[in-house]
Amino acid sequence: MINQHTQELINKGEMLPLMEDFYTIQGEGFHTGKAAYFIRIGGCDVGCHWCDVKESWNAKLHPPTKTDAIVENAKKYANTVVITGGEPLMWNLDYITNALHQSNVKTHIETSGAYKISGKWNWICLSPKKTKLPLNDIYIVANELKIIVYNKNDFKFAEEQASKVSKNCELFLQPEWSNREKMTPLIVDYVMKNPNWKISLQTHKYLNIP
Ligand SMILES: C[S@@+](CC[C@H](N)C(=O)[O-])C[C@H]1O[C@@H](n2cnc3c(N)ncnc32)[C@H](O)[C@@H]1O
Ligand SMILES: Nc1nc2[nH]cc(C(=O)O)c2c(=O)[nH]1
Ligand code: SF4
Ligand SMILES: [Mg+2]
Repeated sequence: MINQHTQELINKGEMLPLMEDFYTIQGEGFHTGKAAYFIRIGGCDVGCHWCDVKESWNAKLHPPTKTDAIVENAKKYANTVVITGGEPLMWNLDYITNALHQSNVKTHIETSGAYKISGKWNWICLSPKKTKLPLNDIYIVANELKIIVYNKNDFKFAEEQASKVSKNCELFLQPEWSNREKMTPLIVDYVMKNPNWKISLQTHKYLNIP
């Protein structure tokens, strides 16, 4: 059980349930290929059956960690941090993004958008899920829309979601990893017919890096 003091620090974002943090290369989407420090915060109830980090879902398994300590460590490695999860917007991210900006570190987020937005972001990657749709406010501020394509119905979902984002938002279709052999050729074909979309591959998995 978390005591009341710890709970208050979590509410203010001064502690976060850290699952893991690591220096790697952004494998997906617009910033693919860029070195970045990843901070993975535990907790998610969106329930994607193909989620590649199901170990993140139960926040109780991930110890509340002082945000200052996470930031002190991150800034040794990179000028860009990617905050992911789990679903990072389940937590108050104002404190961590302020602290990162004070150290001149750029803040990127990977989110389903299913929770209220907090934090100040240099880049927002929105990856909507049918099981728990994004809240309205995030569509207009998303820099990148990344739809995971598990089956053919996901192309229709992608167009519905694209109709909600700003006209400057970058549009990506990413094959669901376990179904990539089937869906990648369909995405290739779709992008050639609809060049407002680009393909995103999980390049870190091909490179065997985190
Ligand atoms: C693990 S999620 C964490 C952040 C947030 N919960 C979200 O879904 O955006 C990070 C990214 O991986 C994508 N992803 C998760 N499982 C995947 C899979 N099996 N194949 C392809 N992409 C996947 C998500 O859609 C998201 O863009
Ligand atoms: N290299 C690498 N790039 C990523 N881009 C988004 C990731 C995520 O899990 O949020 C991820 C990840 O887990 N590893
Ligand atoms: S929203 Fe993200 S972390 Fe949550 S289940 Fe879906 S892919 Fe996994
Ligand atoms: Mg990942």
